[in-house]
Amino acid sequence: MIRLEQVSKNYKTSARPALAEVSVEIDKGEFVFLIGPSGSGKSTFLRLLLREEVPTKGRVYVANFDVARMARRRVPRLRQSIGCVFQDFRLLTNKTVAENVAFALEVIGKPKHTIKKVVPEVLELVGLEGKADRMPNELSGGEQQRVAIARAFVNRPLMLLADEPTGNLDPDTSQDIMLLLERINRTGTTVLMATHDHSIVDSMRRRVVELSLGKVIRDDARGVYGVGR
Ligand SMILES: Nc1ncnc2c1ncn2[C@@H]1O[C@H](COP(=O)(O)OP(=O)(O)OP(=O)(O)O)[C@@H](O)[C@H]1O
Repeated sequence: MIRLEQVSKNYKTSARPALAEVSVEIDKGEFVFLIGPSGSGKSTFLRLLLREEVPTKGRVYVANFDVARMARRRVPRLRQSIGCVFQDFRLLTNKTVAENVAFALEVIGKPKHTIKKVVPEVLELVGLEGKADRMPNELSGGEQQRVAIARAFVNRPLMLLADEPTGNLDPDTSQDIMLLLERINRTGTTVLMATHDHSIVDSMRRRVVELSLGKVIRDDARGVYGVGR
């Protein structure tokens, strides 16, 4: 599903590489935590998968896409197969919950009758039935993140990339969001989540890939956040 082969990324303005000879393979349906201190390269890793950056060296494969070499005109197709969730939710503040989710389908040209059918389904899946007509600022942080997850998942992407999705949430709300991501993972969607949240990583016991200064220093099948720390 995801394969990085000897990937290095050097930003022009940065002396040391953001990623250095990183090789990682993630299979369909896996749930993987990407951890490491600030500046270790987690966001760069995710941006390479989306072709928001291209590697300086090495190959990046996502699904059947040779991401770094593919033609620019095919990039929207790649991005349609990847749902994204961020720490700061990134909802459209002037649209309702349902409109936020519907918008993700409108921009890829889905017909109106499909949108009308699938938006309530996905809102129910994320536990927001009854809140379709609310505005984002009328929701709690946890609810806003559920909207963002609904929007990322409504097109049934092959994978979900989550960059610190619990970073702005309290521990209980974070647990709820993790249950939701697990549920999405059980549908067969690959989930890759960058996080600093020790307690979540420790409680879930999923695969942990740890970066330090742009290198993979650990890849544990059922890992915890800090080994021997
Ligand atoms: N656009 C950019 N231009 C120059 N240097 C960059 C750019 N983006 C990231 N870097 C550098 O690359 C390295 C890795 O950054 P990256 O954002 O990938 O780390 P991170 O692990 O996601 O950090 P955080 O947890 O703080 O988000 C850092 O040294 C950072 O300063």
